[in-house]
Amino acid sequence: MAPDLRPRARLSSLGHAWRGLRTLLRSEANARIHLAATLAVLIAGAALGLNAGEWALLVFAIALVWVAEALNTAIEHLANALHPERHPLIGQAKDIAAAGVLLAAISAVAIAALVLWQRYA
Ligand SMILES: Nc1ncnc2c1ncn2[C@@H]1O[C@H](COP(=O)(O)OP(=O)(O)OP(=O)(O)O)[C@@H](O)[C@H]1O
Repeated sequence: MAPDLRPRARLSSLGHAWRGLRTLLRSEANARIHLAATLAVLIAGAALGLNAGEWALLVFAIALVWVAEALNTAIEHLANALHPERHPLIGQAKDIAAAGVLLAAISAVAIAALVLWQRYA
């Protein structure tokens, strides 16, 4: 089937993404922690007067965590809907998805610490 390129279809697709973001923030405690960390880093960056390259690094680090959390939550919801009973492979899939969030968060903390500290010091 040909992709629907009409502006109304593209706008409705954006609406789905926005609804997903709201669901993520409403239902996931981790997403609220990411939101608090994101705001703290943005405020610190603004206070320290970062340059464009430094902002690009921070935006990349922040996006990495949000993307990992969104995919982790999507995998959890899919697994719960498709296979509500316990299964070792579902457990492993969820653990691996959670590991993705952890790796993204560790990288983001390292990037934020390096960028903010070298500007502050
Ligand atoms: N259906 C299942 N079968 C086997 N193990 C499961 C199953 N569901 C959850 N688990 C185990 O419990 C852990 C937590 O799963 P849950 O779906 O409660 O995610 P969560 O508490 O929202 O985790 P996260 O903090 O990573 O988002 C999983 O990482 C997995 O080890």
